[in-house]
Amino acid sequence: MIELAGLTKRFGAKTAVDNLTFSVRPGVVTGFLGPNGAGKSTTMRMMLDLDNPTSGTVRIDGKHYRDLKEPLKYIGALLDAKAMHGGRSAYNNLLCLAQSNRIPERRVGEVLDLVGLTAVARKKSKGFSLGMGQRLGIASALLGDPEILMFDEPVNGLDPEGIHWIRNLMKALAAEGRTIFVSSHLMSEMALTADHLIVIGQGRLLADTSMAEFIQQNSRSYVRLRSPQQERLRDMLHGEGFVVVEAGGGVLEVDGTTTERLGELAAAHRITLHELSSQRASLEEAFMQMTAAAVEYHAQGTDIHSGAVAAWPGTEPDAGSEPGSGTGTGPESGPRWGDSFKGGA
Ligand SMILES: Nc1ncnc2c1ncn2[C@@H]1O[C@H](COP(=O)(O)OP(=O)(O)OP(=O)(O)O)[C@@H](O)[C@H]1O
Repeated sequence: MIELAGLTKRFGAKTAVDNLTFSVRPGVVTGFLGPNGAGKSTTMRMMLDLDNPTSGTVRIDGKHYRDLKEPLKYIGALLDAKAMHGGRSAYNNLLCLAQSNRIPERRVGEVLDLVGLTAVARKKSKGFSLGMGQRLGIASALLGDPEILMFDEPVNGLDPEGIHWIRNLMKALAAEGRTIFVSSHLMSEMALTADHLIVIGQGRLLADTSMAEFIQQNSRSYVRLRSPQQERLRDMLHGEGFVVVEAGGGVLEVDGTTTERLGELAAAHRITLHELSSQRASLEEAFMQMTAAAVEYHAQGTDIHSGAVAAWPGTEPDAGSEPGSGTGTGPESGPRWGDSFKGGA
């Protein structure tokens, strides 16, 4: 368990982390989201005692990090994959860490095996690709077999097989009852990995909630219909009191109801349907909706509601999207910056 209470960090006039209070619980993967500059790295650095808070506290299993004896046995972290000593082999990098935390040498071989680096164990890490460096960083996090693991952008530089591997690793570690805290800009990946979300914007807590609840609360869900009798269908829906949006291509969209209700109504009125589907926004859309006003750097003239992830410098476009994504999240609905909700503990 990681517990933050009133955690605040100021750099001169800039408040990077603003009075954050939340807990990261064991047994689930908790995703840490926020636009560029939101304060994620600064928060993680303070969790590991690499930065001093201006005020507030972080407790790791009830203790301050600096009071942990052999901290690698409590908490392992991947913050910066390039933090390894480039002139040392992968094996020796891990051996030094192991020795300073009284971890037996055999564990070095085990974690190298676990991350798939056994074949290059004796190679100097400065020759490693970005993906190999990530794997070495993950090996160092796992070295002390800790109950708490923190990963900052762990899929950076990994190929699809590597991404799949780290996703399954994090899920397996959580299933063993460990506390897993992970940040990523890749929303499709986060949607597949995390059970719970902590979202921050401009250093402040915006959400502390389950993945499902976050998407539901921050996005529009609606039913999509197509019919060869479109006009009759539309008139019938109007007659039943529904607000109908004509989305083009013969598609009608109806909010605030279910596929069951509309399917029964269509059948009762003998209207043929070619499509009747429930649509839910993706995590990416929900995230953009919630953080719209908390994005520090907007690309000039970019409509951040259009789904253009590239509005955030340094953010990779989302490779995949979930079923039902890509439509209909309007700026007029849902909570805004500052309307934080903290449910679903
Ligand atoms: N050492 C520092 N001195 C001054 N300002 C800093 C320092 N470190 C971070 N900041 C500022 O604090 C804010 C939060 O930065 P941080 O790197 O924690 O954000 P982030 O959410 O990790 O961003 P990203 O997603 O881009 O990695 C930013 O405005 C950043 O410019």
